[in-house]
Amino acid sequence: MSETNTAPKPGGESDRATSGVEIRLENVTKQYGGQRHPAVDSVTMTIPAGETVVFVGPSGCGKTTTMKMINRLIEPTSGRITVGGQDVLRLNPDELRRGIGYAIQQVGLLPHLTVSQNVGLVPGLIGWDKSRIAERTEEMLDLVGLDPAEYRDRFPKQLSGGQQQRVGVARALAADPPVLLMDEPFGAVDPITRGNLQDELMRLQEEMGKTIVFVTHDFDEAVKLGDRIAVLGYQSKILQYDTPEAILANPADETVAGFVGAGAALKQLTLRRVRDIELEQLPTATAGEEPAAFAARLGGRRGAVGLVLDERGRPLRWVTRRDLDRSGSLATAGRPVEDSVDRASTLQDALEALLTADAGYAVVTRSRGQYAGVVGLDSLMGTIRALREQYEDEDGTPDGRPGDGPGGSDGGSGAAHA
Ligand SMILES: Nc1ncnc2c1ncn2[C@@H]1O[C@H](COP(=O)(O)OP(=O)(O)OP(=O)(O)O)[C@@H](O)[C@H]1O
Repeated sequence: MSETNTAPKPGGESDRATSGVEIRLENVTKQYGGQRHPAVDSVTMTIPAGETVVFVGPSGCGKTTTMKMINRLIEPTSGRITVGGQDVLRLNPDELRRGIGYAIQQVGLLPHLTVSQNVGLVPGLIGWDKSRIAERTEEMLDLVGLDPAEYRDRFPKQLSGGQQQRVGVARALAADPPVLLMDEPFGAVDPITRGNLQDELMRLQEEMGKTIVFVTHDFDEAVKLGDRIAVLGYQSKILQYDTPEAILANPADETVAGFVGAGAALKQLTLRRVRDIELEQLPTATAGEEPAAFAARLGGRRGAVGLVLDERGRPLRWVTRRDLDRSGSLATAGRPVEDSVDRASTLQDALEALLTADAGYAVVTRSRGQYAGVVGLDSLMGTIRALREQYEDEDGTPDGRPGDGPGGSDGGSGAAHA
């Protein structure tokens, strides 16, 4: 960032989005007046530039307080916070906040302003001219999937909850800040809308590379969105701060394991794509071939499975040796292939296809639907095993991350990037 002591610079002149900057918290404490214990007790962590870091933890543990100290909506009692190398306590709080996007569950749209006026609020405050604001507002509405022509002149109460949250995200991004703080921004919508909003945020972030601090109760949301997850305990003590893969493979202690919840192994499968693993090959034949010829290729091994493809190489049917012995034509032998995945699918999608197929494999296809190979149960299990081993050293503690081991964190040592 710049060397002068001004707020994180929003809205550069170029068309390229302003990319994220590092945030550091050093021994940050918040003691609310009249409380016996600090709400946040000496937290030290580094949030790397351009990453999405998700704070998860039980209600009341201090997530929101920790986040709001970054843009000084809450003043720290002690400690130091820097954003892009600048000490936030030395900046004018209003200016600081204009340089940091902020989206919250309650959305906080101003009811008497239209959608476009809400989105253009911060750009207006920092002195953009009217035409630039209008252009930016349209661009942001487009970006979050709201047709500007239809929505720009509506008032917040004329929008659904999910649409309001989209406007909230558009507003947070409008001045192109390097940092976004998001406090349960998708908390108040149904699961499907929530999933869509999450997908969109991920897509946006891939383009923007902002530094995003995201607070949620929902561990699955954290796994989906986070480059890193900070699992926080009472007084924002850092119980574990690592990638979703590492936390799923190796929760630092019982509390984290409780938070990860059931099905950690399955959740890991959402983090890996079919293209990350080596495909297996099954014997194949085209529908016009003789069953007996294919039977010979399939061999006599019990349970051997083959695939019948159409003339363009697309998978048609699963067949076993028994199917072939009983059938006069490959076009009707065995069972139809009902589900397939491609290389971009998650391994969880592959598992689902595998279970639907009942053949012990999921078919993987290329872009035009041609057969590329299969994923078998053994390779899925092997992937989970490998992930586990990757994050474990010989003592069973997380690999190479001092202070993250079971019981090893004292709240000040959980920073993955010191
Ligand atoms: N203004 C305040 N005055 C006094 N205590 C407060 C204040 N705001 C929060 N607290 C207390 O500080 C602690 C941390 O609150 P905080 O809102 O940061 O937790 P949280 O993890 O974000 O919770 P939730 O997930 O329920 O939103 C809680 O015990 C809360 O009661």
